Amino acid sequence: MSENILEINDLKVHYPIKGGFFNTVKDHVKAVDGVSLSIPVGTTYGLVGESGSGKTTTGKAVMGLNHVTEGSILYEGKSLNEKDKKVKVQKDIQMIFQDPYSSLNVRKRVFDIVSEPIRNYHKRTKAELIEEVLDLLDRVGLPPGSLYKYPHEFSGGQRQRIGVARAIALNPKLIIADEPVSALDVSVQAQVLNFLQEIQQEMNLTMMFIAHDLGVVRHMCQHIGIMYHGRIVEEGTAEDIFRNPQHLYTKRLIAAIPDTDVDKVESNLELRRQIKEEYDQNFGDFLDDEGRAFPLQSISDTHKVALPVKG
Ligand SMILES: Nc1ncnc2c1ncn2[C@@H]1O[C@H](COP(=O)(O)OP(=O)(O)OP(=O)(O)O)[C@@H](O)[C@H]1O
Repeated sequence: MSENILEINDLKVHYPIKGGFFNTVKDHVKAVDGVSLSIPVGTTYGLVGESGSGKTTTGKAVMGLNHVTEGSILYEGKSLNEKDKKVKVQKDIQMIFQDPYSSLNVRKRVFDIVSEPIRNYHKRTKAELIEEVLDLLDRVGLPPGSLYKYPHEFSGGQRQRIGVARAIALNPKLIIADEPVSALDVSVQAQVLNFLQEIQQEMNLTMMFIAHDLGVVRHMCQHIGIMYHGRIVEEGTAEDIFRNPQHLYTKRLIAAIPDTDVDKVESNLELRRQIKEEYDQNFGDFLDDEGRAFPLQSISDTHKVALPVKG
């Protein structure tokens, strides 16, 4: 069995809500409220759920970009919690952002954007930097002529490639890809997904792939965690999730994947209608008094589900 590069144990990230004359903390948004997951080296873990379920907050916690309220994050067995910041792993973990239109600095040329992380960590001559950036552009399928262009001179898919070139510039081991294709046209999405998979295999990267659409992660991920309202409601291999979904929310997400097989559209319509009805009528039983998922229970070695507590 391969070892885990990342282990998250009972992670809680609660954002304070401040208000009043003295701007005191009035309440908290429990964005992530008890998430545990682990990712074996060289695999892709899909974290899927609707908007606001806490996916980005989980990814940012791994990047050290927000305050961890409780729980632990272990990278190669070493704690990433703020108080243990002495562990310098920033180079090893990089993020690809959702929106290639806003995540790149529009006033900088590709050379400056892609070489920035290298300049932050290494001493290089200009000539060495140019050579490194040209090599990175080649790896992400962009022509050498891109070097001195600005982001607005590229299409959405190409901009995402610039973002990837920057993310892999320091030879990271773990990539957090936060909805890397949701801002792109459907026609370019598959291209960028294939390309990400190629890069991942070529560099033996481990990836946390954040998405709101289960269809997108289906062929990308070995493991999938379904997130709802700050907690994971079902987790397993991609096969467990698609062949044997147990949680009503997972069933609903699967039913929402558009059919590509025209012959099946008609028969699936009825199935979808049934799942929606079951979801609308019974989903409340799958949540506790706070509207959150119950604790996960193992139903096989590779499959965990937050089923309602009976009695
Ligand atoms: N800095 C913040 N301060 C306060 N609340 C926040 C902050 N960032 C996120 N939230 C809240 O935390 C919850 C989870 O947000 P998060 O962005 O992690 O969800 P998400 O699943 O990634 O959604 P999306 O797909 O829309 O990005 C939401 O209710 C959001 O409004």
